[in-house]
Amino acid sequence: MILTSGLQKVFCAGLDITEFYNPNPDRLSKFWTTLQDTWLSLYTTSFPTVSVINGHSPAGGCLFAMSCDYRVMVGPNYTIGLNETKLGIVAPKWFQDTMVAVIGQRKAEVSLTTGKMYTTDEALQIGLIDESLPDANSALKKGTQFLNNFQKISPWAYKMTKDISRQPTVQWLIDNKQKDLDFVIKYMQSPTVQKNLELYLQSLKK
Ligand SMILES: CCCC/C=C/CC(=O)SCCNC(=O)CCNC(=O)[C@H](O)C(C)(C)COP(=O)(O)OP(=O)(O)OC[C@H]1O[C@@H](n2cnc3c(N)ncnc32)[C@H](O)[C@@H]1OP(=O)(O)O
Repeated sequence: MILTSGLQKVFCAGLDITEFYNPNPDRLSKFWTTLQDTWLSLYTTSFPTVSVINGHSPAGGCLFAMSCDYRVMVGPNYTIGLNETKLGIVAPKWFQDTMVAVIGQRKAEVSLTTGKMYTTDEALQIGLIDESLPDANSALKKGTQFLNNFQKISPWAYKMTKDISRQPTVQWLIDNKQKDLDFVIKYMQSPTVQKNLELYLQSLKK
């Protein structure tokens, strides 16, 4: 499966920030549970996945890209990263662990604490993406080539290997779904967090 965008310059703008601003707890609860379940499904697919990142990919967009097996990004003008601290919010543990699995503990910690958005070249250098291509068509071709490798791999061997590799992060979320949700609901009711989100939303308006 290839995950890509039909938009001109945005792969995925991340989660809808307006869902976190002055949230209704019931609605936020459904929103977050849906996100948890969607991520669990994507991170544990029984088939190979590639993200063809053909535009900017902040926060939740970066999470979805990192959850695929392989990342091909169109360069040089787009950016990718977990920028939550720039919004004055915290990337939950499973977002952070997904990044650690891709680029390692040290680089992930620097990336997460600074909320850095990496250019395609920078992302390639730290291993956040696997390949950089100059245009969307060649990126799609590369992504398809990666998937073709699996014609010669046993689906069972593929799935078992991926499960072993991803199990700690997956199991943590399965075991802590409610705790993770409670944290988000409580955290989003903090006046400081709400002020930060208000300022960030204002900064996005043109
Ligand atoms: C413990 C809790 C953890 C919660 C975790 C959250 C993870 C997240 O995913 S938070 C979301 C982080 N996303 C961002 O920071 C992206 C912000 N957006 C941008 O940087 C840019 O919009 C863009 C680079 C993606 C695209 O730039 P472009 O110039 O094409 O688009 P704009 O004209 O700036 O945006 C159009 C329009 O959309 C609004 N908007 C953009 N992104 C979001 C978003 N993620 N949520 C809600 N609204 C968004 C933006 O304000 C504009 O609105 P108006 O048309 O009303 O001006």
